Amino acid sequence: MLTFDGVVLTQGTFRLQADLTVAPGITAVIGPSGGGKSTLLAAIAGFLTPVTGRILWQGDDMAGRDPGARPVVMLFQDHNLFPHLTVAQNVGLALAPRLRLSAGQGAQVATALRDVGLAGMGDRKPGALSGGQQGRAALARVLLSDRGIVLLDEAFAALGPALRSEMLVLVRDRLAASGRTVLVVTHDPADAVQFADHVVLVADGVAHPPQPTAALFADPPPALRAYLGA
Ligand SMILES: Nc1ncnc2c1ncn2[C@@H]1O[C@H](COP(=O)(O)OP(=O)(O)OP(=O)(O)O)[C@@H](O)[C@H]1O
Repeated sequence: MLTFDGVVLTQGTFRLQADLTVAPGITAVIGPSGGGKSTLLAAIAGFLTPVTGRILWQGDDMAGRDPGARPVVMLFQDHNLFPHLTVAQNVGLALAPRLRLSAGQGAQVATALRDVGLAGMGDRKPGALSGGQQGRAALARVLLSDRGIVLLDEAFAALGPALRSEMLVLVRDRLAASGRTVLVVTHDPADAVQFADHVVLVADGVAHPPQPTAALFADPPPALRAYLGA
């Protein structure tokens, strides 16, 4: 379980409060632009230190742990790949940070690339892939990582609807199904309805506790109604 215990986060004059627990599975993070969704993820990843409160993973306070030492893997919309490494090397970083892959690990990389629709493209540099293909290569790396918390901050926004759905199916079947805690920032409520077990609404300075998706959208509270324009 991932728990925010009386957490207050600030960025300049912006202030966000969070008192909530996220269960394994897919949790969508939705809310208005500038509402604090990325701020919430940055705190989990360790890029932002809470002003007060604690962020706990499996009961342990993560305070003081550098981003690289946290059980977290994060995908942004851009800048997920090292440009000087091949696509296969980028994906292989999940298994061997020094890039000395065994034959078995090389095969795992090839399988992950095939799973995201990039079979045979492992020898290319990221610059020779489209934006959507780069996003898929980054997802292949996440599929091979063993970190318990996966943060996707509009990671698939560059993809068209069909490809985005395909990637979210992979996230659901390969990451959530194996018990990982996946937080997905999305601007599309349809993504939340289709893929998320729970939804965290971030609005008006508060990250609200996760609610089951179907129940939340069936009877939206005022802040969600305002966000949806309903
Ligand atoms: N480095 C910073 N210094 C000052 N204020 C910041 C900084 N980074 C973010 N903010 C402010 O914090 C607030 C929350 O930003 P955040 O990026 O978390 O929102 P968001 O919900 O992810 O937005 P979007 O959907 O537009 O990506 C915004 O008002 C933003 O202007």
